[in-house]
Amino acid sequence: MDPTPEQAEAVAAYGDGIDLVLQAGAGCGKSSTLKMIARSDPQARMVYIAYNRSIATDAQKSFPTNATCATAHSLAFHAVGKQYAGRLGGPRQTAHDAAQILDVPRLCGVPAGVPRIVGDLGQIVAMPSRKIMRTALETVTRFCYSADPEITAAHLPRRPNLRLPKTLQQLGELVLPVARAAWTDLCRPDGRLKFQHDHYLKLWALGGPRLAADVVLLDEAQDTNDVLADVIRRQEHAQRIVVGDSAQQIYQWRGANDALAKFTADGAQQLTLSRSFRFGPAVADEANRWLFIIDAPLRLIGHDPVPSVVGPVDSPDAILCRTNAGAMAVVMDALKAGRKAALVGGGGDMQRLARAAAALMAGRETDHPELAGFSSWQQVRDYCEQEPDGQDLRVLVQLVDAHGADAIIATTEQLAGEDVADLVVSTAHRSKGREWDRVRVHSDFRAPSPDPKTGHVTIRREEARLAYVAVTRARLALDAAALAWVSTVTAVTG
Ligand SMILES: Nc1ncnc2c1ncn2[C@@H]1O[C@H](COP(=O)(O)OP(=O)(O)OP(=O)(O)O)[C@@H](O)[C@H]1O
Repeated sequence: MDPTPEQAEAVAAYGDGIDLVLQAGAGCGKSSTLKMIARSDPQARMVYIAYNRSIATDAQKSFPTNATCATAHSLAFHAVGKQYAGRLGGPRQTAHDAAQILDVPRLCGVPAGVPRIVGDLGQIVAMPSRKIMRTALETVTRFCYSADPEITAAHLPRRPNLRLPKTLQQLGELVLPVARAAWTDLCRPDGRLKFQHDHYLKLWALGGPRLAADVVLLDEAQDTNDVLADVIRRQEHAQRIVVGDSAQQIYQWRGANDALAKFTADGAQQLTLSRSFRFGPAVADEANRWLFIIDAPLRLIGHDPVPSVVGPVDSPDAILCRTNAGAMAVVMDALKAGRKAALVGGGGDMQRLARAAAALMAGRETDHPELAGFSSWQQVRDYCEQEPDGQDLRVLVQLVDAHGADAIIATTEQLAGEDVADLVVSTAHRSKGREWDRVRVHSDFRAPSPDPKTGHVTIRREEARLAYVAVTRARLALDAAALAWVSTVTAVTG
């Protein structure tokens, strides 16, 4: 394969020995380029850090032997995590079990009765031990994703109805002592709480590891947790090549950050790969409308030999949705029409949400992160009506109110595997890194409303990036009618 001029430039820049940031558009041959770099210098010891295990395993087969391909977790496991191997893979532990192990009422200083806090909208939200424990464990996870040395209020999760400073203050008083006690337990090889892979990753990072490599390649760097970005930043003995597509950053809400931007700010040289081998010019044009909106440093050039079309797609291979609830509604319609539908990532997320909704409807508390900020289903409904940021929850409320939680749970049990499905349904988030021949974007990518005073149509940057991810999953045919409102957008925030 002859390198494109951009790929040749990247290999040459590597040869100059400087840190590089490679902005690679969707399907633009970034893996091929990294292999070209690795082959160009067989004496250099390289570590390629992949986003997940299957990518690392595939890469190890196709990269030259001077490159070790691994996930950050596998590097951390070999260095630190194996001491905790006995604690990994133990039996399931509910938040209730964990709360008993730590004696949550004692830690919170509320030994009798159920503590209550006042939610963002002034509603009283009960905080039983199980809910406090689950929130504390999420706090620990967010701490593990950060580059911070200790747990603070900054690591409290931001959840619907539990976002405002005055709410977080009350939440922190209950949750932070428990989160700190949980972390103390997790640091001990003989602790009792359920030990997870992110815990040894953090312990590894806190130890200041030095990677035995001349070159460190970080992939999918647009969504890197600070814990890993900081480890890579500290590998000053190595040449660092950070690769990804800033326009595909979609996990900021989960605490990930764009390491490409960080390394560019630190002075690394930025190069781009803009020729997409995945799709032809018609899809590239559609993608470029979003790249323009978010002011990205690159515009895609479609691959002429791929005859992509943009227009109505009657029988798509994949339907990509904005929300879990939107994806569920599509699956329900498909099953009713007698089709075999698969849901990328399975039905677990939706099943848990539906069970949490059913609990609230039955007057019980739930510790599900999305709904833990409420003590009744009516509170959720009120929140969606009053809170402009409640749009994702609104789709869930509509789905549950229209079909009932039981029907949703039953549907998740009828899902087909992707290998036998005649339709794949995915959220745009879960479609990351995937591609299909014929793709339709679902109508739950809603048009933002114009500002009544200025007439400006403003979209959040992360929403625009998600739309970009969705349209760039298509190879041959793209139905993006649900995003026709792109031409009305006049401003971007965030
Ligand atoms: N210079 C080239 N000439 C011809 N084909 C190329 C070239 N570079 C990459 N390709 C082809 O483009 C396709 C995508 O390449 P690759 O898998 O490297 O892309 P990627 O950017 O890593 O993909 P993704 O967007 O899924 O992360 C592959 O089929 C690869 O063989």
